Amino acid sequence: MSPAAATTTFVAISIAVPNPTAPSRGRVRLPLGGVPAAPRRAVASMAVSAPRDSSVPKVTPEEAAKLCDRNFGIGADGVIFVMPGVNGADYTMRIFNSDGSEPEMCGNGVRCFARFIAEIENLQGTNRFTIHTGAGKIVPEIQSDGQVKVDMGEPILSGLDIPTKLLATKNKAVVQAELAVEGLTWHVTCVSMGNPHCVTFGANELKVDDLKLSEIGPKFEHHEMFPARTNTEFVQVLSRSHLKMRVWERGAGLTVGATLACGTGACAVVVAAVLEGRAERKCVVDLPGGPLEIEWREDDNHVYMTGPAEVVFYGSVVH
Ligand SMILES: N[C@H](CCC[C@H](N)C(=O)O)C(=O)O
Repeated sequence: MSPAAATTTFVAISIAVPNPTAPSRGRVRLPLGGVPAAPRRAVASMAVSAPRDSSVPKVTPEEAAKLCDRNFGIGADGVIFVMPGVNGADYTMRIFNSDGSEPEMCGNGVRCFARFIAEIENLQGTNRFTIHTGAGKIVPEIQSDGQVKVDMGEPILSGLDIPTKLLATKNKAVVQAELAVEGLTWHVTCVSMGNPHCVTFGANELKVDDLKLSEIGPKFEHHEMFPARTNTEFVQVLSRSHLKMRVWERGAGLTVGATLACGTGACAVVVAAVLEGRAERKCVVDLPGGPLEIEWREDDNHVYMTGPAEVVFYGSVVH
């Protein structure tokens, strides 16, 4: 007799422009292991599950990986868990990447989290939340225009804390350090937003759309200089306040390929661009999934990210 199946509610929220053919708010029931019970198509960058009464995720990393599968699951870059707050925070957020690994933080995810809380939990009038994460306290606020503005905290620049084995090159930070990848020398700046990022502006005029991310991405992600692996951002400078990036995400690339957007990555990109003298502290960062506004404020050293988050459908998973 198989153990009684559990059901977990999820909400698929997209930070990218949702696929017009996606079911808007259609109910989707997915037996975890089997063929989807209903047609499912959406640019659902995050599926959000809400075990409000539990201080641990209600699906395992392996189940989360199945949920992220775009053929036999919901299809997402990661699964986020909304849990009761600790240390005085309103909520706690944990996330499993699509390979089942657990990162410290997710910028796009925290916008999805805020949308979930505000829209699904129907909190009247509350549009600013404190969220305990692996990167510390993060504060998203839903703006009157519907965009979500997030205080992402301070960037971490010390190599040991990123972590990277690359040596500091400028005021204890790893800025334009040389990194040999498959016989080619890249200049990289390393930044943590709670999770590790390796940012490169390439040699000469890098055209990010010409990159074969599935070939070069894993070589950065698994490079020996990054003991916890790394997210990698390839950046083109369009102006001193306009950047264009492509990202190969840790824990997502091999399962879902290059993702459409990365919020912590966009924050790391602006910090790196400022450290390298390439951009101002307030930039628009273009990603395949859409633009994000990023500001690394001088007065409090915090990075602020503003961008969309939209419910595309919700459902329950039998597992
Ligand atoms: N793959 C990332 C986690 C998701 C981050 C990204 N989706 C974002 O929006 O910040 C990591 O392993 O650090």
